[in-house]
Amino acid sequence: MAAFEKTPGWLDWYANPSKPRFQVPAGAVDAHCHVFGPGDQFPFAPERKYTPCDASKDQLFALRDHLGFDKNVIVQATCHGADNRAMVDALKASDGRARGIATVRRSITDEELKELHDAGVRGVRFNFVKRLVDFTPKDELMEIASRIAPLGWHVVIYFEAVDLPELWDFFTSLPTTVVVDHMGRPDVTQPVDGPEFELFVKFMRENPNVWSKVSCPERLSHTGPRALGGEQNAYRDVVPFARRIVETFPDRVLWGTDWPHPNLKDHMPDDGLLVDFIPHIAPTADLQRKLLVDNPTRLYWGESHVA
Ligand SMILES: O=C(O)c1cc(C(=O)O)oc(=O)c1
Repeated sequence: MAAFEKTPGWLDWYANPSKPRFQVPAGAVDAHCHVFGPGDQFPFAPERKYTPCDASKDQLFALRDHLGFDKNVIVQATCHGADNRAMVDALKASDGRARGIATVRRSITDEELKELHDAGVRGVRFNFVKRLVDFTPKDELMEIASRIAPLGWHVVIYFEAVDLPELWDFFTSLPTTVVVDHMGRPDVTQPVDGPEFELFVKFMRENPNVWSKVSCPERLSHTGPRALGGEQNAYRDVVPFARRIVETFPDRVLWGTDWPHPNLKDHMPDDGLLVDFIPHIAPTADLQRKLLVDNPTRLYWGESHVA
């Protein structure tokens, strides 16, 4: 029996995904994915806002191999709070083929930061999505950012598009590379050249230290179609948004599956078909290589800044 009871209505990750038709280039990195537990080994955090199914490191690595990826960037999921043990355990088991993004509090010691670095952590995540986390004061976040900057780490930010104006000054004062999760969650029912998405493009244009993950079409899509049943043109309504970011900032984009897809309410995508979404947003071999290989390798497997 599982150690935890899942949130009612929880959708488990898709078993037996199809083999992608799109063959990712050699050395490709799935730059946004998570591990959940297993809960009996790595308990979920008391402050969590959801209780997921288990999604272990072995299952993640099996998916990596099945989809044709070489490496992973494992992002600390909010259901584990600031207890990074499940993520770190996965990094240590990866033979150097996974890097991590941690969640830390200001109480973390320099020694603990060094241990995370040695395990393969290269950044921290600041989450502003209210349904996922309780509020952390900005002065605490800024203190954390200034402590991780000398390690050569970066800050991953997750927020909703409507909150960008209010968070702009904080984001632009961060002293590190800043990576935005899921394109800042645009409302794709609005025009791709409308004011909301223009603000996001301006954010990237004016701040050369800002990168974006062009991930999660399955979360952002309103009209689909879904990545199920062999669909080769999934989430068409998201394509213009992601493609605009890939073509405008080809050297500052990352892609990830977001496996095991926490909190989806509508459907669980076939991850093989999610990979087939990539050539729609990065239509040339050059863009694909930057998105999947060059950019993540530079950011996560580049020079270490720690002595
Ligand atoms: O939109 C979400 O629900 C979500 C949650 C988490 C997390 O709980 O860490 O991570 C994501 O990338 C997306």
